[in-house]
Parts: sequence; structure tokens; C-alpha cells
Amino acid sequence: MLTTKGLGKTFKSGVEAVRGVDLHVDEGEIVGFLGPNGAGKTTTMRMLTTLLTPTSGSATVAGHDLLTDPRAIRRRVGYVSQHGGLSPASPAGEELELHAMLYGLPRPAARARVAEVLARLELTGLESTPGAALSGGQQRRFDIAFGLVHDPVLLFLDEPTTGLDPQSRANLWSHVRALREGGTTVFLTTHYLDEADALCDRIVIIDHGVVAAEGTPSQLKSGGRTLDQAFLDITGRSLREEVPA
Ligand SMILES: Nc1ncnc2c1ncn2[C@@H]1O[C@H](COP(=O)(O)OP(=O)(O)OP(=O)(O)O)[C@@H](O)[C@H]1O
Repeated sequence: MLTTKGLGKTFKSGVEAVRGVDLHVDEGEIVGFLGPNGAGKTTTMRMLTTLLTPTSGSATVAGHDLLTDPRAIRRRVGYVSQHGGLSPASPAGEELELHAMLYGLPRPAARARVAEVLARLELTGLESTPGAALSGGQQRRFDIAFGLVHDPVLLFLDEPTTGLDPQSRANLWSHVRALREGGTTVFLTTHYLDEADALCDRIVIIDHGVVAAEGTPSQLKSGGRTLDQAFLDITGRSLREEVPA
């Protein structure tokens, strides 16, 4: 579903944000992408979603070459940014319907698709509610609905639960798991090690622009260490200190 070889990005300023990342994500996996602040997570994710052009390396995303066929990738992947895109004043369902029409669906098909996605995310009945009147958890689920409306095979989630209370986080995890059961592959970043542990089939740790470690949560915890300890051993830093306020 996703393979990169030596993927890199050096910004014009000279900053080598990503210095040759090799990644592999299988179909139907939930893979967590973790790293200290400034490690290169967002830059990598923006390259994989075609929002940034790599300066080195190669990648195949959802069956298409990143360098030669980014438009095909855009049709097959969804991206939910950290900040979401829900308008505070407009009815969330209407926004979503317009979004589906932007992907070329005629209005009746767009309406049907939106109803299906909202049902999957337990948002049915909230179509007329403006973004600002939704709870934090509902807003995040609407953000995910935007990422799903064109039925992508691979969904990128950038810090999906940052700022949510524990109950809403657990609820979101169950929805992400349901996506996997429905056949969607998920690649997510998180600042929460408990989230990576509970949710991800595999974890990739990036540090200083390269992959520093990868494995299943149990592989990374081998030798009786916690995931926090493993992260500290691998990067020399604690992820818990990195959680934004
Ligand atoms: N547009 C840009 N121009 C120049 N340097 C950049 C740009 N975007 C990011 N960087 C730098 O590239 C490095 C990697 O940044 P990136 O945002 O990918 O890290 P991150 O792992 O996502 O960090 P965080 O957890 O804080 O979001 C950092 O040193 C950052 O300052």
C-alpha cells in the first residue's frame, strides 16, 4: 500500500528535514509514525500525500508513483490534518456534501455517500449542526469524514486525538479500528504512546529525519520495557514531554 526508498526533503533554507526514509505499510494495517518534535513526521506525511515534492528518493503510494503520478494518488488517499477544516458556522453535513461534489459526485450520489460515511462514524443526525456547536470528538470525527468522502484506500491522520478527553480518544480509536475492519489502511502520527500501543499494528519511530526503529508494539516493548522506555532508549528523548499544551 505504501513503500518509500530513501525519501528525503531538503528545504531551500538548507534544512534537511527528512534524510532518506524507508517505509513499508501493508494493506489493512494501522501504522503509527512517532518521533520527537522536529524529527520530520509532518514533512514526510506531506510528501506522501503529494503536498510537498521530495528532493530525493522514491515512493509508491496506493499503487502509484509519487514523483510521476501524484494526481492519481490524490484520488486514492485521504488526509486529515491536525487542525481539521470544519467551518464553524456552516452545517457540517452540507459542507461534507459540497466536498463530495468537488470530487465529482453528482448531488444525489454525494448525499448518499455522505449519509454512509456519517453512519459509519456515528454522526447521523448532526448534519445540520454548525461546526462550532459540535463537541471536540464529534468535530474530529467530521474531520475524518472529510478525509473519507471519496472512499480512499489509504487514510493519513495527523495527530487525530490531540486535545481530546480520554473518553473521546477511546471512542475515536474504536472508529479507526472499524476503518481497518472495513479495509482502509491507516497511517497516523501521534504524540501519545498509549495511543500507538493501543491502536497500531506497527510503529515506526523517526528521529533526525531517518527511521530509528520499527516493529509491533510488543516487539518494541521486548525485554520488559514500556513503550515510553523504548522511545527514550531509541531517541534519547521522552515523547510525553512533547505533547503540545
Ligand atoms: N517549510 C519549511 N522550511 C524550512 N524548514 C522546515 C519547513 N518545514 C519544516 N521544517 C524543518 O524541518 C524539520 C522537520 O520538521 P517537521 O515539521 O517535519 O517535524 P515533525 O516531526 O513533524 O515535528 P512536530 O512533532 O513538532 O510536528 C524541522 O527542523 C523544521 O524546523
